Amino acid sequence: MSKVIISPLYDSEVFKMACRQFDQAADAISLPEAIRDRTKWPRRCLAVSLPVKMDNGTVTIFEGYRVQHSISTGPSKGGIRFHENVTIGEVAALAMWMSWKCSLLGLPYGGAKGGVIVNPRDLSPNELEHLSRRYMQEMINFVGPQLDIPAPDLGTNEQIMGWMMDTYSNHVGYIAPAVVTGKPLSLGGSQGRREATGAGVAYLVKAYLQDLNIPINTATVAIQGFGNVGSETAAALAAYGAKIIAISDYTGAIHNPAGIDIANAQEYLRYARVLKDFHGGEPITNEQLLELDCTVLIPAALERVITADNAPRLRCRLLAEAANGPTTPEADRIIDQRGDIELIPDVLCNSGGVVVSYFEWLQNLQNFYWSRDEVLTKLFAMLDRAKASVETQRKKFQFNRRLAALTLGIARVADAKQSRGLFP
Ligand SMILES: NC(=O)C1=CN([C@@H]2O[C@H](COP(=O)(O)OP(=O)(O)OC[C@H]3O[C@@H](n4cnc5c(N)ncnc54)[C@H](OP(=O)(O)O)[C@@H]3O)[C@@H](O)[C@H]2O)C=CC1
Ligand SMILES: O=C(O)CCC(=O)C(=O)O
Repeated sequence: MSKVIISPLYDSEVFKMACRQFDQAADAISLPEAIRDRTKWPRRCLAVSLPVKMDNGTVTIFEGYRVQHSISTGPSKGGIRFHENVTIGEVAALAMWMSWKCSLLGLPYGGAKGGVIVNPRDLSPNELEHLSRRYMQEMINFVGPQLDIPAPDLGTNEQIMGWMMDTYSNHVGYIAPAVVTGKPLSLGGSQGRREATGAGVAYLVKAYLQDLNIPINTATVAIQGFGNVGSETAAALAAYGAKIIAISDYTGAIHNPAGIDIANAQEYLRYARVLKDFHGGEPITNEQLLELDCTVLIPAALERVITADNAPRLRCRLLAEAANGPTTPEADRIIDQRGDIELIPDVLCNSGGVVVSYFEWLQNLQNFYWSRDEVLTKLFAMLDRAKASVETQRKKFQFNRRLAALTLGIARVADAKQSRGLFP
């Protein structure tokens, strides 16, 4: 039996949650002890200090991380988060989920994630650029097109990926677009990447509503988080004919049972930057949004928002996890016992982003670019395959949908590790 020494580094609720999910899945497929530990623990992590000269001439030191959870099946892949509550444990949990997600979708990647403790709203554009470039500078020896390929996540965007790609390219001496994905189109970004995560969430919601015999034009939808993922999900679902009755950002939520004009909300956000004071409906809290009577509830912001406390009061038919890790294991148990809510687990639900990142990487390596239609057609085909595999696994073993998705993802990573062998 292998001996595991758990680093206190990772000691956080969200990392414990990812470990509990892993343990349940590993038990369900009787994963042998020795391979279990190798599969579970992050391969390596890097913590860096990032000195940034602020506009007022002072220097602020930010703290950043990159955790590479698995590199057994290919270079590691995953976004970079800029948020004031980032911890290394959270980044490690997110990296672990990336491993299972890439594996479930059959992508030739391991999982990684990065983070910086910062509220990007507090920085000027100049300060944000310096921080982004400094982060990449510190990562130069640890990332690369065949090593680890970052992408956007919460608090980061195309522009930040552009700066990071430029910093890496200047270092190696030639343009290296495949080092990051989610870049601007002019720097080798892929058609469809900006909307990919939301488009994928909406596509899967439509498919699961169809399985439930609920016409999409009768569905009402509440979405927590109106950033890249939340707003693109809302726009795609509205285009399918669903009624979006609530949206939110960190300043609060807006509820309108008659339906919110999503294009209007997106336009409002472009100049106001926050939804507060948007006149598309009545203001409510983020907590109230989660308990609204709706067909589809979509958490698209942070982890651990659906808990043992509010799970008994959810009033949705479908819970689509656009965010990573929005549902705690205690809430999962309650939802299972209730039996009236279908759940699309995060590793499947939000996988559209990394799938199109994979397409972007392929296009960069080949220097041959695809149309938006080609990208979306290929994306939806991959989501169909992943959904079908999850449903087969669920029925075969009588698992809930999270367990089905996680066991598929974990088993493939463990199998690859076993096949590569264990060197002394
Ligand atoms: N970007 C991607 O391609 C992918 C992202 N994800 C996951 O999707 C989720 C959202 O990411 P993304 O859309 O990229 O991030 P963004 O930064 O673009 O948007 C995040 C949204 O969540 C809101 N938010 C932040 N804190 C809170 C809070 N406490 N309560 C309610 N809303 C809050 C933000 O509000 P405000 O703008 O006012 O701060 C913003 O509307 C994350 O869990 C991420 O890991 C998953 C797969 C891919
Ligand atoms: O696009 C990517 O590479 C990763 C996206 C991501 O961070 C995620 O799926 O959580």
